[in-house]
Amino acid sequence: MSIETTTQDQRSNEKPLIDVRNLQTAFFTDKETIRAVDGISVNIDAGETVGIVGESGSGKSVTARSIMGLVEKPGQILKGSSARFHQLETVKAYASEFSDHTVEVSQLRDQHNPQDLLDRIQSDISPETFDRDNRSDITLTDILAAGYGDKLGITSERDCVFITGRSGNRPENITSGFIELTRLEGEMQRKMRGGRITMVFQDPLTSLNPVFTVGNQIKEALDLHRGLTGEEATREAVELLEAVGIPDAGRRVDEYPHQFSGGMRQRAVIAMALACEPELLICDEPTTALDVTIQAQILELLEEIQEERDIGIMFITHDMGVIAEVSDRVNVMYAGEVIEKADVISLFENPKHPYTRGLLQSIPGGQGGDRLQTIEGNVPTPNEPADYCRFAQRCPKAFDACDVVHPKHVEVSEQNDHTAACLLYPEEKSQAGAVSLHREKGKAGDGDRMRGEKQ
Ligand SMILES: Nc1ncnc2c1ncn2[C@@H]1O[C@H](COP(=O)(O)OP(=O)(O)OP(=O)(O)O)[C@@H](O)[C@H]1O
Ligand code: NI
Repeated sequence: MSIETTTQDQRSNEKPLIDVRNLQTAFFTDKETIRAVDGISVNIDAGETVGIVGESGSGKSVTARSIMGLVEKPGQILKGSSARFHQLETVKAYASEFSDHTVEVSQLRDQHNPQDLLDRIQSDISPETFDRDNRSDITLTDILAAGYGDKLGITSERDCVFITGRSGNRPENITSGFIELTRLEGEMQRKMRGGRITMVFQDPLTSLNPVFTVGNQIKEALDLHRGLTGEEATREAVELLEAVGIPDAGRRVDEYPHQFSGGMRQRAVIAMALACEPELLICDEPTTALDVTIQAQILELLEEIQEERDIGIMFITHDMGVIAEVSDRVNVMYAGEVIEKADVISLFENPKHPYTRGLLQSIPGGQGGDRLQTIEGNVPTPNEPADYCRFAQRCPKAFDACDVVHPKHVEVSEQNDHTAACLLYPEEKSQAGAVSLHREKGKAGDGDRMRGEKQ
C-alpha cells in the first residue's frame, strides 16, 4: 500500500479495475426520500487501496452495498449512475456465459452519434452527470452505462456487459469492455457478488453461519466459485486459514465460529473472501469491533494479501487514523457526497475542505493537539438534490454563497488529482471568482437538478 508513482504511471493508460461514476442511491420511504449516495465518483486500480472516510450516516455503507448489488427496497440505484467493472478476463467470461446480455459498442457506434442521443434524452443532462468536463466528451459507452440506452431504445434494460472492442466474434477475442454493476441481476449478480467482488463486514458473525464449521463454509465458497470439492477443497481451506495467519489451521478448520476469538473470526471471514479469488475486496469497517492490537494485525494481514494477490481494496471507516494507515488514495464523504479526494499523503499533509480539516482535528494526538475536537452538529439527511453546500451549517468558513451554490470538485493543489468540492477553492481566485466557477460547473443545463430518475 505504498505510493509508487511508477506503477501509477504505467497504469495511467489503462482503465481502473472499477470505475464508479455519479453513483446515486436513494431510499424511497413513506415519509421521505433519502439520497444516501448522491452522485459520487470513485475509482480503484488493481493492487490499490482506496479509503472512504466520513462520519456516521455519510453514505459509506450504502456506497459499498450499491457496488455489491445489495441495495434492498425501498432503496434504488438511480438512472445516471454507473459502476464499471473492467477486469478483462471476467468480461470475457461474462460475454461467453451471458452472451444475450452483451452489447457491442463498436457496432452501435456506427449507427449512433452520442450528441444526438443526448439530445433525445428528455431531461437536460449535464456533463457532470457522466463525470465529464464537456458535453462533447460524453461517449456512447457513458450513455449506455448510465442506463439511458434502453430509454433510447438502442439496448435492452437487461443488457449489462458492454463490449467496446474485439477482433472477431469469439469472446476470447474481446480486447476491452466492462460489466455494468448497477444493472446486474439474477445469476450474473450472484457470480459477481462473493465471486469477483467480495465484502468483509464489521461484524464477522454476519458472514459466518454458527451451525457450520469454519472449514465447511470456506469449502462451500470454493465449490461455488472455483468448483473445488472433496480432499482438494479441504486442503485449500486449510491453506487459506494458514494464509490469513490462523495457527494450527489443520485442526481449526473443523471448529465452529463460536470457538474462534473475534480477531480469528475476522481472519476466517477474510479467508472465506479469498476463497473466491476476488479482484475487488470491499471492507466496511472490518476492524471497528476489534481491540487495537488485533486491529493492527488485521490491517497488516490485508496489506500482505493485497501485495501477494494484487487485488483492489475499497476500505471504509470513520477513523482517520486507520485511513492514514491503509489507503493509497482517500475519498472523504459527507451527506452522500465525496467532498475531497487526494492521495493519502496530500490529504493528511495538506487537507483543504473544512470538513476534512475538522475530521483531522478529531484524531487523538492529531492536528488538534492533545485536545480532541469533534465537529459540532450532525450529518444532515440528504432529502433533496442540493443546490447549496450540505456542510455549510456546520462549517467555520461558510459565507453567504454556500447557502445558494452547490460546490463542485476543483483542483486544490499542485498534486495530481487532489480535488475538493468547496467554494473556498480554487484559492488563487477571488471569492466571487471561485463562486462563479462553481456556479458555471453546475450549470451546463442545470442537469444535476434533473438527476435522480428512478431506473
Ligand atoms: N435500508 C435503508 N432504508 C432507509 N434509509 C437507509 C437505509 N440504509 C441506509 N439508509 C440511510 O442512508 C444514509 C447513509 O447510511 P450509511 O449506512 O451508508 O452511512 P455510513 O456512512 O455507512 O454510516 P456508519 O459510519 O454509521 O456506518 C443514512 O441517512 C441512513 O439512514
Ligand atoms: Ni456504515
